[in-house]
Formats: sequence, C-alpha cells, structure tokens
Amino acid sequence: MWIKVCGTTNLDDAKLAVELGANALGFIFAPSPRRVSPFEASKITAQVDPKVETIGVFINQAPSVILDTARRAGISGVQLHGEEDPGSVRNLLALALREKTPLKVYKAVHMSTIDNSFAWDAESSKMLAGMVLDSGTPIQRGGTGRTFDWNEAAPLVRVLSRRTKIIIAGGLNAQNVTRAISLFEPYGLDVVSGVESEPGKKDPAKLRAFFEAVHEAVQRR
Ligand SMILES: O=C(O)c1ccccc1NCC(=O)[C@H](O)[C@H](O)COP(=O)(O)O
Repeated sequence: MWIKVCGTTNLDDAKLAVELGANALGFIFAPSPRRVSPFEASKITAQVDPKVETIGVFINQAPSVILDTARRAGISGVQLHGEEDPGSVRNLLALALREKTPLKVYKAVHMSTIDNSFAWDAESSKMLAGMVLDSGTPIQRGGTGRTFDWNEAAPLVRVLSRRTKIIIAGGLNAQNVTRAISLFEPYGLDVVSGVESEPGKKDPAKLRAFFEAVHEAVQRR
C-alpha cells in the first residue's frame, strides 16, 4: 500500500514518516496553515531518500509557476487540488517535457461538493500518476480532517479505479483506515489531520498507530 503523509513542514516529521514507511511526503504550496515556501521545502527534500516521492500541493496555479516552484523545492511530483482539467495537466506535462523536468502529476478530486471526476475519462486519466479522492470544499480544499460519504462514493470509486491509481484521502486516521482499505481496495492512502497534534506538526503516536493499522489491514487481506 502506497502511503503519502502530507503537510510536511519540518525535517523531524519527514524523517519519522519515512522511517515508518511513507512512500511519499506532501508539501503544501497553497493557502493552508501547513503552507511552506519552496526554500523551506528544499531544505527537507534535499535530505530525503530519492526513492521517497516528494509531492507539492497546488491549487489552480499556472504551469510555469508550478514548474518553477517544483524546481526550487526539489520535489518529484505535484498534486493539483483545485479545478484543474485535463487540458491544464496536458499543458503542465508538455512544459515539464520541454524544460526537461520530469514530474509526476496527481489530480485531487473533491468527492463532496465540487466533484470534477467526470472530466477525467479513461483517456485523460492516463496522464495521471494517480487520482486523490478527497473531501475538500471550495472554502477548505484539503486537510479538512473529514471523510466523504464512503458508501455513496463506493460505486464511483470502482469506476475510477479502472482508469488510474486511486488514493483515498480525507479524514483518515488509525481508527477508520482499516474500513477504507477494505471498502475501496485503493492503490494508496493520503493523510494529514489524523496524524497531527496541531496543523503542521505531526503527532508521533498517531503517525505510528496509523502505519500499524495500515500494515495490519494489508496483511489481513
Ligand atoms: O492539508 C492542507 O492544509 C491542504 C490545504 C489545501 C489543499 C490541500 C491540502 N492538503 C492536501 C492533502 O493531500 C491532504 O493530505 C488531504 O487533503 C487529506 O487531508 P486530511 O483530511 O486532513 O487527512
């Protein structure tokens, strides 16, 4: 199971997440109490094993801004958390190719109020490294600490799973992650609020409990 721990703001939290088995660390470059500058992120990414993905979170930014931030922060991928459509991802990937900056692109889709998953048909989903299904709203795009309606979403998630790698996000924690894994059988998981003591600071006990719960659930499958 691929696990992304998001909202990284300091090296200690990054090191612990990686030690526990995180496959990816998220850095927020959008309005958020967890926001970091490209320079702050670069000081952390420089010390992370290159096998661990480092993913910048953006909301409705121009491709040139995303690419410039990615380079300065030293990240390996981006997660687009606004209303970016297949056209904007195509432009971003074309620019990245022209400028010889390899970049994985993950698209976040908000399952509650601004569901734009239908823009992502089988063909356009091929551009994505994966799709993050989250519970944001137009006011708070991510990091809400709330789950979306899992039962209602399950049929749509099955359809989307045939198109790209599905990553479940939104209100995950050590208590509910087992159910998310058995219900959605996702490729990956993405968490922030459920493993923090306060926004931007990880709680080591919660982080450990989260990874233990995931590993137990995966072994039972
Ligand atoms: O985490 C934020 O503060 C945030 C703000 C704006 C856009 C995206 C944001 N987070 C992106 C993530 O990938 C989070 O891990 C995801 O939304 C899940 O968050 P949570 O429900 O708190 O686990």
